[in-house]
Amino acid sequence: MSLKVSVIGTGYLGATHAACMAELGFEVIGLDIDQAKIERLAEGLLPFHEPELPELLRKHVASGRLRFTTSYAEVGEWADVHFIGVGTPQRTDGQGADMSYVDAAATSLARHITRDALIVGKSTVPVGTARRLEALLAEHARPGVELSLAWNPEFLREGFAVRDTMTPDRLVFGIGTIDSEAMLREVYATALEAGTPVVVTDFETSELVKVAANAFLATKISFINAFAEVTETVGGDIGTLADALGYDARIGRRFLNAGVGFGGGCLPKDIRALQSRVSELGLSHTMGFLAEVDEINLRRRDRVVHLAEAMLADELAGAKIAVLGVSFKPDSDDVRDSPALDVATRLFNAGAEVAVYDPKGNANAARRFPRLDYCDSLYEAVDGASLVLLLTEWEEFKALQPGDLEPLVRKKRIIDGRNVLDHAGWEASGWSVAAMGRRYPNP
Ligand SMILES: NC(=O)c1ccc[n+]([C@@H]2O[C@H](COP(=O)([O-])OP(=O)(O)OC[C@H]3O[C@@H](n4cnc5c(N)ncnc54)[C@H](O)[C@@H]3O)[C@@H](O)[C@H]2O)c1
Ligand SMILES: O=c1ccn([C@@H]2O[C@H](COP(=O)(O)OP(=O)(O)O[C@H]3O[C@H](CO)[C@@H](O)[C@H](O)[C@H]3O)[C@@H](O)[C@H]2O)c(=O)[nH]1
Repeated sequence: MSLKVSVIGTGYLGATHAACMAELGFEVIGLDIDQAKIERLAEGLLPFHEPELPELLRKHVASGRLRFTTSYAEVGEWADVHFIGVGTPQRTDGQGADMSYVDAAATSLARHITRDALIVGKSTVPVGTARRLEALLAEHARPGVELSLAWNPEFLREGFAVRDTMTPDRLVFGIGTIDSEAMLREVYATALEAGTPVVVTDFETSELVKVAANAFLATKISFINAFAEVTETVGGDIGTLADALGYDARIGRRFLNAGVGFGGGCLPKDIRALQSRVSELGLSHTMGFLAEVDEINLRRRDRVVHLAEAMLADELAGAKIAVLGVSFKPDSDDVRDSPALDVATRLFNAGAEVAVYDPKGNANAARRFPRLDYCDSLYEAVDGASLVLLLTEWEEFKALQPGDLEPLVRKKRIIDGRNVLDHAGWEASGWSVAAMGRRYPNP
């Protein structure tokens, strides 16, 4: 008989995982403490934007294979395997991860599970967490119930979440005191049969793989952005530099796009949590470079603000600035630690009138920062603007031509924060163009 699966936490990770587990043929219950979110999901409605996921959700809610609940008692007596995918955000009082949601989820599961079951951690956690949770589960388990724990970090990217879950680059199984490899292989049989590499290892390695991957990706982005700072002074073309580097197969071209930098609910908080964790372990010297990675990244946002100030000079107060893109990356409505939203709010605080348009991110941004002027279209945002900022590379922005904006803008000035436009072409049309890794003014 097919395994019954529960997924605890139905945010970006958990909702995707639950729908994909249903697509793989399992019966699934998604659980969250957010009643409103669960009500929406139970109607087959996704509370966030993620390509391909609405269709999967609708299909499996309609078939009854995927259900949603807020009741730990319901999943505790029903599922064979419980995935934990709750949030591990940056603590408000420091750099480390807030583990209260993971701890609460594990404790609630242990108290409500009525028969032997496997609990699988998917959240991104500081090394040592799984070992600690094993003890927590044993402490709160019902008498006679054996709970095994495995760690199975998730590597999906927002915008590609379904594809990354259905066909992952690799699977990592961190195995604890009770051997759970066979059950994990059953859960992931489809991917394994398709040849997905699997790394079976201990808890510590599995936890570290995840944060090491994100630290590496963040470092790669800041590496190219550090060179962007150099070309901004000496000249040179940062895109060509990245292309030339990328031809070296040992380096590779991906994650070498200079721009306004990385944001989102993962890379920034994960490099900070890693520094915090190694510091607790007395090893802060090992990850000191990540402080630089973070600083280089944040300086990119300063650069865009300074460019806007330079381009508008004494006109900034009261000038209309159009900000195109507010989500942290295209194909997502996620504005957590979004470089675009950060820049937009800083320019607003400096006295500009900021008009924002994002194909999907406006509502989330408006909840966090309601005072910006959120527009229904790109054309409404740029109408009367003295400066246009392109900060998230949605396809519709990449396709822009100078003639699309010229009838509307007050001044032909643009900052390409993602280096996706043909700068020479825009300049030939009379635009003043600033971009990342490029001297401004361009001699
Ligand atoms: N978003 C991604 O692309 C991604 C990818 C890989 C890993 N991760 C990791 O996955 C974890 C979740 O990230 P996310 O982006 O999905 O976060 P999220 O904030 O979108 O979702 C977390 C969900 O957990 C719920 N929750 C909190 N406490 C709970 C509890 N005690 N019981 C049940 N539900 C509870 C929240 O209500 C929320 O819906 C994090 O550790 C993150 O680092 C995220
Ligand atoms: O060359 C690049 C590539 C990305 N970015 C920015 O980096 C951020 C993160 O992008 P990406 O990694 O694609 O998005 P996430 O959905 O945050 O995914 C990361 O974080 C997830 C959560 O841990 C992991 O599962 C993924 O493997 C990891 O890529 C975004 O702001 C991008 O704009 C750049 O500035 N330059």
